[in-house]
Amino acid sequence: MPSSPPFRSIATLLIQRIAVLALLCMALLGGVHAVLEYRHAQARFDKDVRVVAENSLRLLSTALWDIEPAAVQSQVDWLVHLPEVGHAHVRSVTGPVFEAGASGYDSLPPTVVLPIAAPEGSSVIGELEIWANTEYFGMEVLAKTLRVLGGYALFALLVCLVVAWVLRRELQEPLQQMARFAAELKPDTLSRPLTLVRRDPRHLDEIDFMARGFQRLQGDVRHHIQMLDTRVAERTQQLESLVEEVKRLSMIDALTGCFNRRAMDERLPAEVERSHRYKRPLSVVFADLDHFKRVNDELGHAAGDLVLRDIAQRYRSALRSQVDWVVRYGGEEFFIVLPESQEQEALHLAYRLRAITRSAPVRVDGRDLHVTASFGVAQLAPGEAAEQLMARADALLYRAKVEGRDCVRGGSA
Ligand SMILES: Nc1nc2c(ncn2[C@@H]2O[C@H](COP(=O)(O)OP(=O)(O)OP(=O)(O)O)[C@@H](O)[C@H]2O)c(=O)[nH]1
Repeated sequence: MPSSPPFRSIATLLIQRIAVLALLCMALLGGVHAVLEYRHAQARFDKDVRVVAENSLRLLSTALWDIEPAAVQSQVDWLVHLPEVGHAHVRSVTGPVFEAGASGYDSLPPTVVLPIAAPEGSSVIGELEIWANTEYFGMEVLAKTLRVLGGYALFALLVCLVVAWVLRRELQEPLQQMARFAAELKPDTLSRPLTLVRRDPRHLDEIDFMARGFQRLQGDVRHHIQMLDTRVAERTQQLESLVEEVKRLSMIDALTGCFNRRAMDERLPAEVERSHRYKRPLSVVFADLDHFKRVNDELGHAAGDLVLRDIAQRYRSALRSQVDWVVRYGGEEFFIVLPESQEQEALHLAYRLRAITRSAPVRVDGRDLHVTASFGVAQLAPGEAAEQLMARADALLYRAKVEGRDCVRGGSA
């Protein structure tokens, strides 16, 4: 069997995907925001530098006009002490140059260039150049950008946490409950109901519909199994009764309804055994219709069958029900077993059967047939086997035949 791929929770996957998506959105929005912020900061910074420069113009104008180099230099020094200013340069039209600040700005264009007018304002007496402090500006922009990105990151984290919490609560937990339930389901526990613990019972969602479908399926399967169980029980019962019937039929002679030889081979040894064990009497009667061949020869086989059925019915009616039993031993031979009977009682019965046989004719095709039978009667002797008992009864029957038929012969008769 191929090994199954590793387990991956749907909720975890969704959370991962949403986290990645949120991070991408955050990076994109944060980037756009950072660019806009940079531009805005640059514009504001330039404006601030310009304001600072303009504020210095009056003092510089006076100092240059009064030819006070120390005052000019002091103002230039003051300018570069401002964090926004990296380098400042004042050039007088008369030649002197005043500068302060970090080096390396010469190669860059100045941020602000302003003419210095004379105090009465009629002529230009110098020029002020200011370079913005790029390092300070960079730090400012970086701090702002980081603040913006941090805000977005925090927001993305919050969104992820909320989504994770909702997914875990609304998706993962119920799905896990259903998966656990399905994994533990066995044929004998199918009737155990699926109960989902949902946090918000006021609304239904797909999970509830899935659970309901599952419960319906469970009910259907349960019902189907019950139906199959009932059907199997019915069929088993039918089969058992059919087997019983087949067994019964296999022991019964189809023509007369008496037991057949097979039944006798099974039942007689048991009767003999019981009789010996409990020291109870047991007798048998061998009966044989006289000159039955003539019936067949003169009236046909069907008429013979009719006679056999009629006589068998008469014998069965004359016996104790549920105690005595009759076997059709051969063609026109009947073997009658009489439990709990002494030979005397068996002889008495044999005489009765003889009388019953001849008492009324059998009516065949409008003709009355007078039938007689001969009987051999024997009682089980101590320690005697079934075959010996039968042989003795058969011998007595033979005697009855030899001694004229239509008579009864017993052990002492
Ligand atoms: N109709 C019919 N006849 C059967 C059946 N089984 C055996 N028979 C006949 O029974 C007759 C038995 O004849 P025999 O054994 O000579 O005996 P019997 O004619 O009765 O003479 P005794 O017994 O000596 O009085 C035979 O004709 C068999 O064909 C059966 O099932 N149906």
